[in-house]
Amino acid sequence: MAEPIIIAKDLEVSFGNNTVLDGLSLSVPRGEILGVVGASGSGKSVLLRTLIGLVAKTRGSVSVLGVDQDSASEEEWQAVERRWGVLFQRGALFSSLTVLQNIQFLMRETLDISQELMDEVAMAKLEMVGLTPADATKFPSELSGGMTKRAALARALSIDPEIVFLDEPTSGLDPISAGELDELIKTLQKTLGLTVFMVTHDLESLYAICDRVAAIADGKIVADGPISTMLKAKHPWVKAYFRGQRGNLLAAQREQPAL
Ligand SMILES: Nc1ncnc2c1ncn2[C@@H]1O[C@H](COP(=O)(O)OP(=O)(O)OP(=O)(O)O)[C@@H](O)[C@H]1O
Repeated sequence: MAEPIIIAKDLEVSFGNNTVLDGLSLSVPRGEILGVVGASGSGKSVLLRTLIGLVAKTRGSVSVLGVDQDSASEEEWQAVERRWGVLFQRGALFSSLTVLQNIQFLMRETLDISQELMDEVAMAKLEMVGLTPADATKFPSELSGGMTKRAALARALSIDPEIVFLDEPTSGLDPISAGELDELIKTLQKTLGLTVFMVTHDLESLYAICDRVAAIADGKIVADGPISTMLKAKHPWVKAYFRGQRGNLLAAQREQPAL
């Protein structure tokens, strides 16, 4: 098994009296696509934000790419931050910048390269996510939902990360666009060797591209494994999610491919 590059141990995160994560432990090996599921408000986004240091934990430890959040110096943490990309659930793009400028935002901050080279690299990222050169000069308000997600993904990939953290990448997309985005994420994982930490509600995505799924309930991981493990899980929420009407339909489709 590949080395774990995201390790969370005994995490607790509280907001006042609201304890959202309560002794959560999880590790993600290099090259894996992990899908994180859970009921609305169960703490999926909080977990993502805690792993990347945007939310303070009240207990436990986080290590990413071998760097421990608590013992790392500011420089060490900044250096490790440059090795991941993030696609946030909301507010994915800066509205006053064009698509190309959005993609270049982090590059400008972290890479010491000429504008010409930056344009070239950003155009390559744009193409990688299936956008056209004509989209480069558009503003976020001129993009469809699917195009916005793709542009945000291009921005997350702008500085060649080893890990991408994706918060509901397919939410708000029609099933065809969602399927295309899933394929894109899978292709990027295969070709770039990316490790993908993906928060999702999308059962289709879990079936289509995730190597492993982790389910959060009661502040902890209550089931963890490939889809086959989730289908047998005993936890009531996990059972209802994977063995509800829609879950059963998908499970049946996968077991019996259409002729
Ligand atoms: N900055 C914050 N301050 C206070 N409470 C917060 C903050 N961020 C999140 N929470 C609370 O933490 C809980 C978990 O929120 P989170 O966004 O992680 O849920 P989620 O599982 O991602 O839900 P959804 O599927 O609806 O996006 C919620 O009760 C939310 O109100």
